[in-house]
Amino acid sequence: MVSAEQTILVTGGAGFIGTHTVVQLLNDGFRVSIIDNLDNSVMEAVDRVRELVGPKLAHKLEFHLGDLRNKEDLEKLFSQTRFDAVIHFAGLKAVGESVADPFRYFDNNLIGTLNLYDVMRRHNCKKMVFSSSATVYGQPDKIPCVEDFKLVALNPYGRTKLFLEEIARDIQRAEPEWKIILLRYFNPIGAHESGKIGEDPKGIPNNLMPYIHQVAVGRLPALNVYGHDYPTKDGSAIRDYIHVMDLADGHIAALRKLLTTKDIGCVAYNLGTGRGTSVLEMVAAFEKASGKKIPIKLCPRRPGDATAVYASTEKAEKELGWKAKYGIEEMCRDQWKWASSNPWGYQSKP
Ligand SMILES: NC(=O)c1ccc[n+]([C@@H]2O[C@H](COP(=O)([O-])OP(=O)(O)OC[C@H]3O[C@@H](n4cnc5c(N)ncnc54)[C@H](O)[C@@H]3O)[C@@H](O)[C@H]2O)c1
Ligand SMILES: O=c1ccn([C@@H]2O[C@H](COP(=O)(O)OP(=O)(O)O[C@H]3O[C@H](CO)[C@H](O)[C@H](O)[C@H]3O)[C@@H](O)[C@H]2O)c(=O)[nH]1
Repeated sequence: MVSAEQTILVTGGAGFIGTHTVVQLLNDGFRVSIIDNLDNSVMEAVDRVRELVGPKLAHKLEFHLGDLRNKEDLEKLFSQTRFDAVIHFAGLKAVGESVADPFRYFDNNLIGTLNLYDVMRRHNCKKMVFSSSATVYGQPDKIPCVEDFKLVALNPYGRTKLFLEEIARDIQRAEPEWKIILLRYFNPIGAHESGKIGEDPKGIPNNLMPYIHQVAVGRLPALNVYGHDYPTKDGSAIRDYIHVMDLADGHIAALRKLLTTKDIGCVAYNLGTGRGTSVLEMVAAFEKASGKKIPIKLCPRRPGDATAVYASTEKAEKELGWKAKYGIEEMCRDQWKWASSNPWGYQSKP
């Protein structure tokens, strides 16, 4: 049974995907506690979530400043509140940074998650939704990517996701009462339609959409298009972009499955749209949505990038009853709403 009084712990809930998911959880009647160390986020994002859902629902949200690497932070939280399930977003996610400093990635993503499992089992909370990534498919031989493809890691960040998937399977095998859903996100972009919350990366963005966003508002001069000689229709690489609100709803669908279905074990689902869009198509769609010209520079391929990656969405549709609603047009519209009303993200212009 899913009841309005169920309480969900959201680790990393102040971040990009976390804030959007917390809004949907509160709108759905759940109580939510966030734990976040604000390493890649700001308190203002949580304040905006409160503002968005209104004072009545905002009462059902608690924020705890804490770090998953400190078991005491988790222990304190679990001894105060009985959680029905955990949605685990907290983690570092920059591929390049993980290559330069793998220790930081293993320490944060692996140790943080092991601590979380340990405290959860000691408090008998054994339901978890975990943020995995399409990065576990590496450079797939075939597309669309199907959940039972062989998994590989191409960099230390990807290795943390792959290890954490394997760890989840081992934990569930050893203690079958665990229910764990691994969600493999494709490329989340866009923002809440209000334009009040969105992605706000620190430093120069690594990912395509935040980079385009910063060019559009004049923070960066031009977009480097990495690769124009791929064997695709326009020579640029293809990805499966998914609206962050669709992704948030995918978490609610996974959570409902955890809370209502027996013996689900440890199971992975792709969260994507099943449609591929090239970098140049994305630039054109953003220009149309924003009315801004995005100057581009054609550059060599980025090392490690795959030609084309997109999801098979069949399993999530069938077993979670979830399907992405939005297309590229809405993703760019909402990204632009966020960009144009918050050109410097949550901060004012430095
Ligand atoms: N955004 C993407 O493109 C993408 C794609 C696939 C998977 N993911 C995964 O989804 C999750 C959420 O991604 P996001 O885009 O919202 O990232 P984000 O950086 O915006 O959010 C992650 C949040 O976790 C917090 N955090 C990190 N380490 C922590 C720790 N040790 N203790 C407490 N809090 C900690 C950060 O401060 C941040 O608020 C991550 O695990 C990421 O690897 C993201
Ligand atoms: O400034 C940029 C940034 C990106 N790109 C291109 O845009 C496409 C998408 O790149 P992103 O960096 O936005 O996304 P990736 O697909 O490379 O990877 C992201 O999504 C993956 C899931 O599919 C993993 O989660 C990974 O960790 C995460 O960074 C790629 O062809 C890339 O070369 C550019 O041309 N210019």
